[in-house]
This record gives sequence, C-alpha cells and structure tokens, in this order.
Amino acid sequence: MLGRVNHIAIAVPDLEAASTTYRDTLGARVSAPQALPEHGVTVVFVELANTKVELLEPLGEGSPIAAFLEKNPAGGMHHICYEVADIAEAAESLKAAGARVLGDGKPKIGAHRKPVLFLHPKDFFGTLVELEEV
Ligand SMILES: CC[C@H](C(=O)O)C(=O)SCCNC(=O)CCNC(=O)[C@H](O)C(C)(C)COP(=O)(O)OP(=O)(O)OC[C@H]1O[C@@H](n2cnc3c(N)ncnc32)[C@H](O)[C@@H]1OP(=O)(O)O
Ligand SMILES: [Co+2]
Repeated sequence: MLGRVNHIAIAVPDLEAASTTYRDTLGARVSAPQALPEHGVTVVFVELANTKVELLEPLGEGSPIAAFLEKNPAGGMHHICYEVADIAEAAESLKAAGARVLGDGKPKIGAHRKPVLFLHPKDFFGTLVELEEV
C-alpha cells in the first residue's frame, strides 16, 4: 500500500519565522506560503533531495492544529504523509482493518492538489498519518 514519504509536517506558531529559520539558518529552499482555508492551515514546503518538510500554522477559527499547538506552543512534529497509488482502495482496506479514517472518510484535495486522507494518531502509535494519492 505505502509508497514514498511525501512529506513530514511540523506545526509552528509563526510560519514566517519558521520559514526564515529554515531558509537562513538551514539554507533550505522554502516555497511561498499557501493558504488552505478548507483545511484551516497555511503551509510552506521545504524542498529536500529525497522528500519535503511541510511547515504549517493555523488559519482561521477551528483549525485542526490549534489544539496541537496549545499542547506544543513552540511547535512540533505533526504528521507524516505517505504516498499511495489508490486512496479509495487504501481507505477501504484500512477501514476493514479497523483503522479510523478521519473526517467523513472521503478524500479531500490537499496542498498538492491531490486527494488526501488522515488516519487517527491513536491507531498508528501516536502518529497522525496522512495518505496522498500520486
Ligand atoms: C491537507 C492539507 C495539508 C497537506 O499536506 O496537503 C495538510 O497536511 S493539513 C494538516 C492539518 N489537518 C489535519 O491535521 C487534519 C487531521 N487532523 C485531525 O482531524 C485532528 O487534528 C485530530 C483528530 C488528529 C486531533 O484533533 P484534536 O487535537 O482536536 O483532538 P484531541 O485533542 O482530542 O486529540 C486526540 C488525541 O490525539 C492526540 N493528537 C492530536 N493531534 C496529534 C498529532 N498531530 N500527532 C499525534 N497525536 C495527536 C492528542 O494529543 C490526543 O491524545 P490524548 O492522549 O487523548 O490527549
Ligand atoms: Co500534510
């Protein structure tokens, strides 16, 4: 089922400051910010040789990462995104295995304009898992 790691996500309290740190202190290539109101976040991607780091901050009321940042005010590792070839098939087999697919269980379009799903962290060893169909 799983392909490559598409990105590792870090929730941050201040996206501009985090982008500057990655760009200036770590010398990384950082994309322009992308507001994703339907997901309640603004993101940038740090382009790496073998994967990406997604830096994300809350956007608007009811952001799904607000509670996470209350618990981790300095920020922290938020999720890992694996690539899958067929997200509908993956969702069905995960549900059949008893895993919780978050939201209404239907894929949404993510930051890369591809269908994505999220799996509950409690089912995957305290790690929020995102699947992206590529
Ligand atoms: C899709 C656009 C973009 C992309 O890459 O394309 C993105 O990645 S957007 C990313 C932001 N969107 C999401 O995260 C959507 C999925 N997330 C959720 O539905 C919620 O965040 C959820 C359900 C994972 C947690 O919601 P909330 O924090 O409000 O609930 P609880 O406080 O009750 O948390 C339950 C339990 O889980 C622990 N938790 C929460 N978040 C994480 C996390 N990121 N990693 C690990 N564990 C997490 C939380 O501490 C609670 O544990 P407990 O022991 O019960 O205290
Ligand atoms: Co993501």
